[in-house]
Amino acid sequence: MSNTDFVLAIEDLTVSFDGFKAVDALTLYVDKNELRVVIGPNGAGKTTVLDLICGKTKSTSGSIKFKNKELTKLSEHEIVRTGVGRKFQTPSIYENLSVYQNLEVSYPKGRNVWGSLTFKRTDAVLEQVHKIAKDIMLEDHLEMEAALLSHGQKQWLEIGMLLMQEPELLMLDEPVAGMSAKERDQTADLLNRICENRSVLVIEHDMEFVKKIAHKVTVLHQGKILAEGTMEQVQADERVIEVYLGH
Ligand SMILES: Nc1ncnc2c1ncn2[C@@H]1O[C@H](COP(=O)(O)OP(=O)(O)OP(=O)(O)O)[C@@H](O)[C@H]1O
Repeated sequence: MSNTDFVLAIEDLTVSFDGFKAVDALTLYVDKNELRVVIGPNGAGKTTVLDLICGKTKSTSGSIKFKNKELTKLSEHEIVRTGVGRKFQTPSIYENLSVYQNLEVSYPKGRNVWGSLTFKRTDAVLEQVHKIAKDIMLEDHLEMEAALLSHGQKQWLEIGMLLMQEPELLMLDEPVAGMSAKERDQTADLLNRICENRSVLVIEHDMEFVKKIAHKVTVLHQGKILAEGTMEQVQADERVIEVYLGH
């Protein structure tokens, strides 16, 4: 199969920080509509991989192709415009705005001449906000001030803000950290829904959650891939048990 069939094709990617290779000749392919989870011990390089994809960190060598477009030479903004969305661990919602307004301001600027803060409430925006609010289970909270949402709901709102841009690749760093068991289950359902029309890349430590969402799991260790496959395959892998799961 040709590598051009993948949404995301990372090849031979390396980043050195003062000679220390946090990511070391990494090759990883993600399919269309795939939900991939990256696991591994602390310091394995998981967050650094997301930083490299979204352009926050520049690679030392290697290639990251998204829909066959090379990302390593692009700025963070240009990468967002190609259709890559990234959620960081701490939510960056507007606490004093309503759920509705948070979603509304996230509607892509390029689609309206007035820019995101001053555009008229077009039907398209309204429709998109309601669709996303339903996806993130906040359709009954549209008028609520974001500050009043639970921790889990704030995380969903931020996912919703990213979805407003309709990214073809969505990256999430530990999305269920600090969530209740019920919220974790609801987040699993949410991610299973949203990967129906995009690819999703998740970093996660909670194995029960990983089991519920992962199509495939990549295990990173010291900047390299230790194992890759279904959850069952990596769970049964002796090396994975030794460096990660057995702890
Ligand atoms: N900008 C940087 N400068 C120097 N070293 C860095 C930088 N970013 C990351 N590192 C180092 O690279 C290694 C990988 O870090 P990274 O945060 O990617 O690991 P991780 O797998 O996400 O770990 P965790 O599960 O703890 O979040 C660590 O040893 C870290 O200290």
